[in-house]
Amino acid sequence: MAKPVSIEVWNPNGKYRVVSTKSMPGTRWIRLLTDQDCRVEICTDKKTILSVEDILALIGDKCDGVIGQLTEDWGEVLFSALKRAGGKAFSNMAVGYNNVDVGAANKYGIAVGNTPGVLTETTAELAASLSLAASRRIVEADQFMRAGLYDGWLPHLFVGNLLKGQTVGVIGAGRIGSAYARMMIEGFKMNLIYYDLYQATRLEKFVTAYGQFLKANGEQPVTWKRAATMEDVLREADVISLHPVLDKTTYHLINKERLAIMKKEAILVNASRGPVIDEAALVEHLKQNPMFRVGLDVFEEEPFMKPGLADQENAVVVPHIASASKWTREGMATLAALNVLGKIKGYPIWSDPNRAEPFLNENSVPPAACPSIVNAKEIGLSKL
Ligand SMILES: NC(=O)c1ccc[n+]([C@@H]2O[C@H](COP(=O)([O-])OP(=O)(O)OC[C@H]3O[C@@H](n4cnc5c(N)ncnc54)[C@H](O)[C@@H]3O)[C@@H](O)[C@H]2O)c1
Ligand SMILES: O=C(O)[C@H](O)CO
Repeated sequence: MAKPVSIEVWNPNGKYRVVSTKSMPGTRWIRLLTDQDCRVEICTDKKTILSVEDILALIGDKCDGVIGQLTEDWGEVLFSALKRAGGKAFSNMAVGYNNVDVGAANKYGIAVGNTPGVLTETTAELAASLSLAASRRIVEADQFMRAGLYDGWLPHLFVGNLLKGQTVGVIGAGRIGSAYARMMIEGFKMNLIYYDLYQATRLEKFVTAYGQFLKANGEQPVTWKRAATMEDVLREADVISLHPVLDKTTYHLINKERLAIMKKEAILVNASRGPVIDEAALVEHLKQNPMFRVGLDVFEEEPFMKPGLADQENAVVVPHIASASKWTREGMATLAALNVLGKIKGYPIWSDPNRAEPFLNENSVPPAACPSIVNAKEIGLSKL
């Protein structure tokens, strides 16, 4: 028997019961649901990561849809329970959905939503912040100041890496990887080398045009290269940022052998998913190579760090905050709620999940569509 959980209820007489496993930023998402006859139940349990058992208790006997989080294990058990409760939809409040067994959702005809189109720039900005923090040793220097150790300017004090004219490497040049690449190229005039399974045509065109603009203004043009192998990126780049999805092909993409081929003074940034890096191998590499630096937003076994990582001065670590700007987090909540609402109402799927603005405008009624359903085809949902 599942244990009871604490909840906050909005619009108790609503026809459709929608559960959110967490309180989410803003109130627009709640209003959009209650305006459409939904009773909204928000889990207020203090526990950060809910277990499958906790979520079973939240689903209960009647539940039309659930908005959930990337920390939850959405598989056979939860999708079968949601189906039994009459549920039609689940949406992650995240773009990544490696915590979801989409095959199990397909089996029960449950739509799985995610939230692209609102977090690309915010996430890329955090990856850029980590690149700067690691290359210019910002955290080490901050700690030094606060410890009262600064007793005057010195030629050797916290010497780091210059970015201008160096090479930025991007692994996974999708939405976020491409936005990050542009920031580093426009901001710091870095050259690009990238590796992806697909060609990043728009990014390539942008770098070509920007290089021509710089040349026309008498500056050194920037260049781009699509690498044939990931190893080429690791060997050549001075700063490498990881932005692939997490799946079987990207698990431990960065391992002991691949760390060994990187430059001794390279910067490695990860704002994708923790298991893309073999974190134990990374700790050893950081110990052996004090001038190699990392900026990490994600960890292999969150919320934990592998032993030794916290002791490494050449690591900047932040708690999975890459999408944490107010606009983005409120937008993610809105998109997740509208994914669930749209499926309950039988709306079609929005034609381009990356073009989310019409759903995010506070002053207008959002389109009658689900913003982004990853298994639309598999469960036979039609596009707008
Ligand atoms: N840290 C955070 O808070 C945060 C925020 C947003 C997204 N993310 C993560 O970032 C990921 C990427 O998001 P996105 O919106 O850019 O997704 P996206 O689908 O636009 O881009 C992912 C890219 O990875 C590429 N890829 C897939 N397998 C690969 C492989 N084996 N080698 C190289 N490239 C490969 C894809 O071809 C694609 O271009 C998400 O899946 C999520 O896990 C993390
Ligand atoms: O996948 C995502 O969206 C992030 O990890 C949280 O923003």
